[in-house]
Amino acid sequence: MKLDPFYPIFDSADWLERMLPLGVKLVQLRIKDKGEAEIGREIARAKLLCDKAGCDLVINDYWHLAIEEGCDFLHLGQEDLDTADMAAIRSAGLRLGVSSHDEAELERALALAPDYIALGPVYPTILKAMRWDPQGLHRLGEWKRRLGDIPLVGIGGISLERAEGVFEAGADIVAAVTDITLNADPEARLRAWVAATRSHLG
Ligand SMILES: Cc1ncc(COP(=O)(O)OP(=O)(O)O)c(N)n1
Ligand SMILES: Cc1nc(C(=O)O)sc1CCOP(=O)(O)O
Ligand SMILES: [Mg+2]
Repeated sequence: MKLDPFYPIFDSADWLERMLPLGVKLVQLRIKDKGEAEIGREIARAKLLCDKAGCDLVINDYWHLAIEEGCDFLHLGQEDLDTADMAAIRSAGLRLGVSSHDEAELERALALAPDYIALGPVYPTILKAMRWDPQGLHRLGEWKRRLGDIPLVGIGGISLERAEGVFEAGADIVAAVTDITLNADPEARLRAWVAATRSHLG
């Protein structure tokens, strides 16, 4: 089924509880600073919330917990791929999104025939230190030509004001973190994102 064009990323089930009622239909749970037992509980709660809201939930990094909790969508970066058990992931029926930042990573992602491929950072990001310079909008066009029917996710430094340009450059889906979570009024910002991205539902 077609993925929603707006893809916010949050680091707790509490954020999902606040944001899902506002119209989020695709969301990633990306937790970096907790132990596995706690992350398992967060995933279980996020799954309940997403099932209730009819929202696709993507679990970042923790493929074994995603399998244990009966989730159906996973995001893996290139380093995650080094240690992930792809056979277990496939046999659990998990859908897969993969990060890419350069040509070699794109080739590796394409070989997995994933459900989307992300390109980043499109713009400078303050969320985490990255060893890649910003890709720029032109790179999204290159990637889209290479991906064909595989949805392309743009990520990194994308604000609401930049989102339309990211779609125009070739992204099918736009991901955002700090533009929402660091906004003085995250609910209002998220509502504005939902409204602004409806025209890309397709
Ligand atoms: C949609 C999306 N794109 C890229 C990433 C980054 O994944 P990764 O490179 O594994 O880095 P971490 O997010 O794990 O720090 C993502 N999470 N989501
Ligand atoms: C988690 C992540 N991955 C990226 C990549 O390029 O792979 S950029 C990024 C951070 C996205 O956060 P923000 O929208 O606040 O810039
Ligand atoms: Mg990762």
